[in-house]
Amino acid sequence: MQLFVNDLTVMDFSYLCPRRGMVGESWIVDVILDGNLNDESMIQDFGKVKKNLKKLIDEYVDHKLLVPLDYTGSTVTHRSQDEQVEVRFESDDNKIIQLFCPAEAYAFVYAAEVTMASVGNYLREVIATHLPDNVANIDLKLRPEQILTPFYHYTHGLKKHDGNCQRIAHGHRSKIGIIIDGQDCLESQQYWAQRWQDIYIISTEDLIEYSQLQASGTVENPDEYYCCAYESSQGYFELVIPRSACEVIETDSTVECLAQYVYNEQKKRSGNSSLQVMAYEGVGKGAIVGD
Ligand SMILES: Nc1nc2c(c(=O)[nH]1)N=C([C@H](O)[C@H](O)COP(=O)(O)OP(=O)(O)OP(=O)(O)O)CN2
Repeated sequence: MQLFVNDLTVMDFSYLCPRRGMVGESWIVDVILDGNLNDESMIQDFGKVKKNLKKLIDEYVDHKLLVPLDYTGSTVTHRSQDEQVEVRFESDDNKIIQLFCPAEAYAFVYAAEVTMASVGNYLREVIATHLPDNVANIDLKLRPEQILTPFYHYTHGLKKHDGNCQRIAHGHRSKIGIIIDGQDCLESQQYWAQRWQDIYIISTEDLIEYSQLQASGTVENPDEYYCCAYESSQGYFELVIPRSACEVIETDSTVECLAQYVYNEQKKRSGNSSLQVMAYEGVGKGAIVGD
């Protein structure tokens, strides 16, 4: 017999891709449990399924950077004196992404690429060891939100957040609504989807000099990279990333600030028309700025 729970949770995370670099993602999780009935005549109480599985998914994937360990361009170095881990990633176009962060900021996937299948396998293996005896198997279906309008993928870190959003490389796949004079403006939505296709959003106050980096790795042309870092409650986070993959903004990158940023920039494009911006952060939530 099988038990299913659709829309169990949304995983918001980022991953390293040989072709796209750092990609922010939001995947919805559906699960199916295979098993026999327990003393309560249930495979497992829905309350427990939802609570336990969400906790494991949060612990192993949500708000982390997923690194494909079997990709030849991935190098991972664990610093012995503390929990800091250095990740160096060389993409197909020979650009480097380098991080130096607490171990809990990453998930290491034994695959050449991070895909729904490889992440599903990774999670299945983790969760399998936590299932009750009457449950023989679990199947996880990961899927993106069905979006019929333009969207972008962004990665960021919120150093002031006291939860896992402080991690410097977690992200989202997000719709963007631009309403001009009361009408959805497809051209403007496409413009933002293109501009922020696979973007890393940096706050100016997090920028540091190349010479200040604590990671041991180097890059050949430092002028082509942004370096950013901060200390927050989970520890020290540092990132080196190609400038071509970044947008630098003056504020934090909460979705409220991003909506305001898009509004201000869009105003320059759309002039005196009335404007409303609906910026999403992943699935089903976001901020609205308008006049
Ligand atoms: N008002 C705001 N609150 C939060 C913001 C924000 O921009 N404005 N941002 C974050 C984080 O960036 C985070 O990535 C949001 O992810 P979310 O999945 O909503 O966070 P949780 O894991 O706490 O929620 P779950 O439903 O448990 O996945 C946080 N807050």
